[in-house]
Amino acid sequence: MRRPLIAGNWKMNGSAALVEAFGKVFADAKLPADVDMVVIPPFPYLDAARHAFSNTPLRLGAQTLNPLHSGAHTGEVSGRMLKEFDVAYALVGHSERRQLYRETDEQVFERLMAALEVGMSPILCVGETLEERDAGHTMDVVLRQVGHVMARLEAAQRCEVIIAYEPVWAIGTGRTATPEQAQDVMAGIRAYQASFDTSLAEQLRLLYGGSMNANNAAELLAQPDIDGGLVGGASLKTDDFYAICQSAG
Ligand SMILES: O=C(CO)COP(=O)(O)O
Repeated sequence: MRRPLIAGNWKMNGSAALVEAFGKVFADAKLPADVDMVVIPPFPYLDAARHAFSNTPLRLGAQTLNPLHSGAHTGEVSGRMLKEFDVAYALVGHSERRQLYRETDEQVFERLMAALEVGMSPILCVGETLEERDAGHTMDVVLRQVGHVMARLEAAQRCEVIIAYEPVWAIGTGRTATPEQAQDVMAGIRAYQASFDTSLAEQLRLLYGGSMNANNAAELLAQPDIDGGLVGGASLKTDDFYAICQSAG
C-alpha cells in the first residue's frame, strides 16, 4: 500500500501569521495518522514553520533548490542549507519554474540530483499545456519530462522520487482535470516506471495537482493511481488544507 501524501505549495504567498495559524490548527487536529502532510512555504518562512509545526504532523518542503552546495550564486539556496531547517521534500520542475524561469529538463534533473544527494525526497512536477493536450501530445510531453530524469537514476534513487502530475491548464484556473483524465495520465506514468521495475512502479507515489480543493479532493484521491495531491491556492487556507488532508485518510 502506498502512503498518501498531501503537499501544500504556497508559491510566493503566505505570511508569518499564516505559518502560526497552520501551527495552531494542525496541532490539536484529529488528522489521519497514515497520511504524509507537507507545507511548502517560501524560503523566509521555513525556520518559523519548523518551530510552529513542531507539535503537528506537518513536514516541510522547499519550492526549488540550486544544484550546487554553495558558491557565488547570488539569490540561490542550496539543499544543504535547506536540510539545516529540517526540509524533507523539494519540488523540482514546477511548471511555473519551467515557464517563467525557463528551467530545462536538464536543470530539473540537476536539481533533483541535488535533493537526493542531501537526503531530501524530490517531488518531480510534470504536465502538459492546453495546446499540447489539444494536439494529442499529453503522454509524449509527460513521459519526456519523467523519462529525462527517471531513465538516468539508479533503482535506489528511483524509489525516493515522488511525481506530481500537474496539467498546466488546471493550475490556478479553477479548471480541474476530471478524475478520469488525471487517472489516465497517472496510469501511463506508472506503466512507464514499470518498464524499469514493476515492484518500484507499485511503490511510486503519484500526486495530482491543479485546482485541487476541499470539494474535489476525495473524488480525485479515490482514483487507483492517485496517491495524493499537490495543492496550490487551497493550501493557503487552513480549513481547506485541513479538509483535504482529512479526505486522504
Ligand atoms: O501548482 C499547483 C501546485 O503546485 C496547483 O495550484 P492550484 O491548486 O492553485 O491550481
